[in-house]
Amino acid sequence: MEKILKLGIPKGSLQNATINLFKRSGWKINIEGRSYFPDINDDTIECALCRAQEMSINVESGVIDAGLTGLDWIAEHESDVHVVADLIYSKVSARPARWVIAVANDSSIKTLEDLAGKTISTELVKFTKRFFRDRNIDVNVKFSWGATEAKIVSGLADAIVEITETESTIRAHNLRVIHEVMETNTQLIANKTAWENPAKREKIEQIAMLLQAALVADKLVGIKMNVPENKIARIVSLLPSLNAPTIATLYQSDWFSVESIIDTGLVRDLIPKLLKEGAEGIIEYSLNKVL
Ligand SMILES: Nc1ncnc2c1ncn2[C@@H]1O[C@H](COP(=O)(O)OP(=O)(O)OP(=O)(O)O)[C@@H](O)[C@H]1O
Ligand SMILES: O=P(O)(O)OC[C@H]1O[C@H](OP(=O)(O)OP(=O)(O)O)[C@H](O)[C@@H]1O
Ligand SMILES: [Mg+2]
Repeated sequence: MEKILKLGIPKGSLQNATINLFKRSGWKINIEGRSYFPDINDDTIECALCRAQEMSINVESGVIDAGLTGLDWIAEHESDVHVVADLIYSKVSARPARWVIAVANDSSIKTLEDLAGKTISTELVKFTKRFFRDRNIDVNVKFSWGATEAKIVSGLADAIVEITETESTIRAHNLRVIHEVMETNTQLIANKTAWENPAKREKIEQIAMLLQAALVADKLVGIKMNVPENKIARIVSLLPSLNAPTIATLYQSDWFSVESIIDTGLVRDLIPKLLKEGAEGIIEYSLNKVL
């Protein structure tokens, strides 16, 4: 039985974020020159670069065993694949992105119904047609090869269905969002036959577990400090923690070492409070994986 896992890495928007995530998870993917088959430091995996738009088609057909792509393109093709893991990251952030309907800021279009009879430009044609058909709104959906926001400005479309992450492209073209049609994030998907192959399944599960562990670790930091005995109760009460904080005694002293794992976003407010309440020698460190 075939044991080598053929793994699709998304070429394009998700490529750098995905390769960085694999690096933090323990796999080095090396894209050199013009080859679409990058090296990976794991003899049981063969990597292939594949456009996010067609990843789920290739996974469904078995050309590749597993791959990463956006939920949007899986939905577009209605692909029959096994979804192994939801991985919440996009091109520039660790958040989902959104597909929205947008119109010109000065357009009279305000609701979905106002779009009846109008022209909508999008890369996500089948999804958009289904979306409006389900709502009995008759629209003219035109395929866009990209730079879709420009099509409203140049008068080629009345509205667009387009992905946005930071909204900078929407703002740059003076557009207004009237509706969100889908939230999308990266997913690890597997071919259904490959998923039944024990060796391949074990490898896919290993990848899912470690990618998720690295994503969780991105949102957390470790914090460690020394605290005198008479301040320990107050300091511990200030610390949010995955579980309870770890407390150890310092050698031949009445001081304690206190260690905790906390949300990255809390650190900047917490450190001044800890110092004020008597903690000393505070160190903060980043984490590679949290399981
Ligand atoms: N900020 C983002 N912009 C565009 N796509 C994003 C973003 N974040 C995540 N994605 C995901 O990336 C995938 C599309 O990536 P892909 O590179 O194939 O298309 P693209 O960005 O339009 O490429 P290009 O424009 O370079 O041809 C989708 O699944 C989409 O959800
Ligand atoms: O909300 P933002 O952070 O601005 O990101 C969203 C933009 O990024 C993508 O463009 P891409 O670079 O893929 O260009 P394209 O339109 O030519 O495909 C997407 O199609 C949006 O235009
Ligand atoms: Mg694009």
